Amino acid sequence: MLQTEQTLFEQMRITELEIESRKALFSFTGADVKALQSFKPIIEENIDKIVDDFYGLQTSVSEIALLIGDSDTLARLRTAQRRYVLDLFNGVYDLEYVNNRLRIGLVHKRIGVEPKLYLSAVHTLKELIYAVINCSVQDTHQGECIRVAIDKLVLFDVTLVFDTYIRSLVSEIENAKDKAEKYAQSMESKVKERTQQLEELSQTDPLTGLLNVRHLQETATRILRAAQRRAEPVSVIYLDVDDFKSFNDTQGHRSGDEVLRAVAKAIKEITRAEDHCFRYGGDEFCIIMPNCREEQARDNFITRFNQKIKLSLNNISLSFGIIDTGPYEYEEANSLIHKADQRMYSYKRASKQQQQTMAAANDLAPENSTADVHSISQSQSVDKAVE
Ligand SMILES: Nc1nc2c(ncn2[C@@H]2O[C@H](COP(=O)(O)OP(=O)(O)OP(=O)(O)O)[C@@H](O)[C@H]2O)c(=O)[nH]1
Repeated sequence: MLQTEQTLFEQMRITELEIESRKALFSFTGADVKALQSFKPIIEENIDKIVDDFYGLQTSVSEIALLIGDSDTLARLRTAQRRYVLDLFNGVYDLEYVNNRLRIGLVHKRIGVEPKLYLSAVHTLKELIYAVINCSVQDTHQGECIRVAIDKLVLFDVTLVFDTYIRSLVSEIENAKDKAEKYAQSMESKVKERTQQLEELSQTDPLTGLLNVRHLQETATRILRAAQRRAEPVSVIYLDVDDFKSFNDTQGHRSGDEVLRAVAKAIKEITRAEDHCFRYGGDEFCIIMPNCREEQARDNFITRFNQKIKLSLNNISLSFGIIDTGPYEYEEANSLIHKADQRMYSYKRASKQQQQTMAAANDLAPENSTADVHSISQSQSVDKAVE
């Protein structure tokens, strides 16, 4: 149940029975009630002086004057204090009386009255009331009875004030604890999110958005182990842009970057979700394809890659090396990648020799020099290279 749906009594679990048991704790009896009631007329006569003297003394303490703050507040306090002093001698100490005392505890906590200031104010008030008793009651026994009764009632009040004061303090601490816990939780999830972002960033090549080489070997090993458990083949494709240095030199580094991005985009578009695509470094790329044979990689990936890349880049060519492993024997990750790289270089060498032969032939027969040495559709040559 919400706190705002409960009365102060309910929150404090104060019942008529509880009030009676508190009175019993201080031996506050019917005789005390009578003694206080008998003194009410004299208190009524002296009430203005008691309140004046009380606030005269209170405002002379700079800490208290600072808390009171302004004349309107002082006027309100004077009215409340007047009512309280009269209540003390009313003879009725019921739920309503208790409720007013409980509220005082809450207000004191809210405005920041420290217990020492509250207790010193109680002491001042008692002294002022004692002074009136001493002046007006000749019978020492009767005077003592009134003083004792006022002592018990004021102590009874103080316990109520302190109960709400402490309760309010505890809920303040719990609130602060809740806030601190929520803050810690939000920080924890922020740190988690940021760590994940950083982890992703540390795995990503900033130019192409592909995975960077840092985790290549670890990923390949993980994929190979999983494949081994399921007895599935794994393929590795190694790609390298041909004569990229001269492309950079003639077209500029920025155009070179565009080429690398276009190659990465084509790779991303045609690979499957389970494939892992890396920029190996410079103009070299590496793709690990779980559950895929060499022929499938060649037929599915290279053909489609060439078609795709042709749409965005028509003046570059790439060399590929493909290799698979499993499902009976498995290469180590390093050796598999190295072999794919070697196949790519073999293909590149063969391709370059072929181009040189064609260029020499063209030199001999210049009228036939229409061959585009940078043509991309070299899947036939790839086949040759990997066989
Ligand atoms: N634009 C651009 N160029 C890069 C980047 N990283 C490396 N390079 C360049 O890529 C070129 C790679 O050249 P090489 O390794 O000599 O290979 P190549 O010119 O492609 O020759 P082959 O591999 O034999 O076909 C070098 O000139 C590097 O400076 C990059 O992020 N952006």
